[in-house]
Amino acid sequence: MADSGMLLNFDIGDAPLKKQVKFTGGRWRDRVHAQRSARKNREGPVGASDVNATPLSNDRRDRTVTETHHDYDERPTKRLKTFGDSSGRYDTNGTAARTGGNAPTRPGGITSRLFTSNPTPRTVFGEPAEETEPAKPSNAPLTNEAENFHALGLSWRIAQHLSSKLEMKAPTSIQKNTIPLLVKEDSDAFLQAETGSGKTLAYLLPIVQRIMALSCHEDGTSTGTKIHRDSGLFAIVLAPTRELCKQIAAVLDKVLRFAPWIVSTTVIGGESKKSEKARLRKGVNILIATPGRLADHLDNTKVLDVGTVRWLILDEGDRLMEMGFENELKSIVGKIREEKLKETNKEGVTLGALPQRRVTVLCSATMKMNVQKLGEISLQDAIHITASKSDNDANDTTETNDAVFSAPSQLKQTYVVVPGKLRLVTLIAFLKSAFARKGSVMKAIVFISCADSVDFHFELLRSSPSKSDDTSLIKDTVADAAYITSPANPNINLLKLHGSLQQPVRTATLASFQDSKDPCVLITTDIASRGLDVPAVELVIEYDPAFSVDDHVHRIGRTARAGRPGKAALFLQPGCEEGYIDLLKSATPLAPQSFDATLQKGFVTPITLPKSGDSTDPQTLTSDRQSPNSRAEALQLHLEQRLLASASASASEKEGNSSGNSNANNNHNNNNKSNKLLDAARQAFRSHVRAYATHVRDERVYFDITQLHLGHAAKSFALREAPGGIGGGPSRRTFKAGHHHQKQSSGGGGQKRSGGGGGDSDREDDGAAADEDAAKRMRMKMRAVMSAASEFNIG
Ligand SMILES: Nc1ncnc2c1ncn2[C@@H]1O[C@H](COP(=O)(O)OP(=O)(O)OP(=O)(O)O)[C@@H](O)[C@H]1O
Repeated sequence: MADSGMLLNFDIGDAPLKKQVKFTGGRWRDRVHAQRSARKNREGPVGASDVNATPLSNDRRDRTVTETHHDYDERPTKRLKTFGDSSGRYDTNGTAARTGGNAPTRPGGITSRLFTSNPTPRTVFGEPAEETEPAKPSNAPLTNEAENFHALGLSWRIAQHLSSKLEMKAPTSIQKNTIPLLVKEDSDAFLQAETGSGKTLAYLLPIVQRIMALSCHEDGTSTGTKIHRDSGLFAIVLAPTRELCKQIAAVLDKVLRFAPWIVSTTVIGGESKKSEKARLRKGVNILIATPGRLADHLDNTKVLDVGTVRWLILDEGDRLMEMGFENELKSIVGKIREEKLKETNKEGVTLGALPQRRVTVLCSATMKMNVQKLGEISLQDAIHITASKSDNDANDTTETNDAVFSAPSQLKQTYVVVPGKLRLVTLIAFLKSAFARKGSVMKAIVFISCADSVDFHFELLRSSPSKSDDTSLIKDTVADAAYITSPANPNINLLKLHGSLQQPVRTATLASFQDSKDPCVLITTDIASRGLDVPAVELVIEYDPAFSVDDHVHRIGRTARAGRPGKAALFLQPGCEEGYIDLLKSATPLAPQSFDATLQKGFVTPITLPKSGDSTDPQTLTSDRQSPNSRAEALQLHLEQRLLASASASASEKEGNSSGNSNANNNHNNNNKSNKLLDAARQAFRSHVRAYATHVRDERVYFDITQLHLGHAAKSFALREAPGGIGGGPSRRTFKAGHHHQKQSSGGGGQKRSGGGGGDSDREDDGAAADEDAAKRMRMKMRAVMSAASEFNIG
């Protein structure tokens, strides 16, 4: 078996070793070199010819015949080496074939070991730090008693509603700095604050306050004017994804419960345009939309009158630009400006309480080039508002940008240095230890670079029977997390989310994650990195690092929201990736954690899988006597075997079919499923590698595709070797193509990620029927950026 670049162990029992060893995999130069060395050894001085004469490891059956020396300063080279782990750092306890109850036992079977030939991290791991008190939250509501919403200029009714119904007694800093300005002044604003700091209410509350002021005086008495849904469209909120739009709409609905005559709605694509038109015809005061769908309605829905529109809010401005909405945004801003501002509505009601000019509010956590461009398109004399201050120059952001764009200070961050081969088992160990105690973590998000990889990891880690009936929208996206459950925590849900799922499935899956009372692990692409507000998320794992530092901060910002505690862990491989830590200028430093410490914690008890299918007993994978590392090996082998079994099952099914064997039909579903798993692993691997090549240019020095060990990476997809189409000639060409195009297009990170992360169809998040044009243009752009776009489900 070829095991490109990996350490091979031959389980040879007591039989003498064959002297002739065939070298396969890796570069041809390495193979020739290894053959020569082997020959030299055979023909060399007495003793050297006999592989048994070299010093033995603890167990002779653990003989390593070839090994890849992987060092982060150079490409791995193959050389002949005789025995196991030279570092002696790990307790390998014999071969995995013997340690794992279910490990392969085929005579002469080849297994690749996890704990040998791994590059040595340069990170120095100290003793695990004592649990310290988390830092004072930086995005929490203010605690000073004098701070309340009424003091900011909101009416008593709103303040009381927030306090009694939404349990929000005091504003956050960004709300304190934004609300008075937007309530009293009519100037454009650029809102910049860290994740989870309450930006949504910071812009929504002043809008509600001023619309309320049309019908109520400050003391609550009526002005004599009645506002209802047909009184005019006053505000438009644009957000990059449908999920975000729905979330903003949900927040607004809660706020408007005390004023149900003010009506809001969403137009977001993925839903019937006809019913959207019908809602617009009935009348709406606040509209929440994705840019593609709004641009479409502005072109085609005559009833949509923007003459009364006073506010245009651009939420997640940087993401709007990254997703390629620049043209739609230009067109929307142009159309609204073209329309003369109406001082009265169609009923002749004077709109004096509303701003006397059009106000645009741009929200973004960063002030990147693309946000500045969006500012140029949309803002006029904007005030720059941050959590710590507001000033009159939205262009002068140099001092505040770094401070603003950091993680919340109470967020505890770690990074785990994990060699490529060990990534999968370390992820499982990390999750197992996080969920080991009931109530220790309620919800966790695992970020993965691309949709194919999300699909694979979901299929691999779920238990086979679906949690829901066949007709349920979430039958293929929510399951039991078979490999993470423990006796203490037996009901953990596993969910997946990415942009290639149908919109109703996405919505239902997200709702299931939000509403679940059971612990949950959501495996997702960057589609969930922006704006998603699920307060019970306590842990974020970046299994694949983000494609840019900005995305990293957004991802980890899904936890530690509004002053709550949270933990984030970043997986990095030894070598150049470790340098990435220097780049993460975070308010809180990241504590290093070694993978072996993670394995020790995660596999402290034997690994048992819950009963599945028709089996009545839990499946015992490992025993009491094993060490955590042996359990990790056994688990890896079990996962690899599931994939291998699928290949042979599929082959025998074909045979059975050709000989008319009826059993084959009976097994069809199972085989088909497992075969799908092997295919999914290969597809995921390819997409993962290509996504790896698309980190933003400035950060590619840390995520250098030429340093990525493909054999080791394959292992983390439970594959024993890198599948074809990647690695050798063609894939090298692909990488180069990726780099080349990226260079041309990245422009300071603007058009980043030709694949992966947002590189799956998350980018065309607004892409239902009405947004098809925009989506098509985006797809073409993406195809131009990267020839392998289909790997990321862009097409
Ligand atoms: N004054 C407040 N008191 C208590 N909780 C609040 C307050 N304001 C907002 N929140 C809560 O804080 C959470 C985060 O709010 P929001 O989603 O608006 O943050 P954000 O700044 O937009 O974050 P992101 O940049 O990640 O999108 C929400 O759950 C919201 O209900």
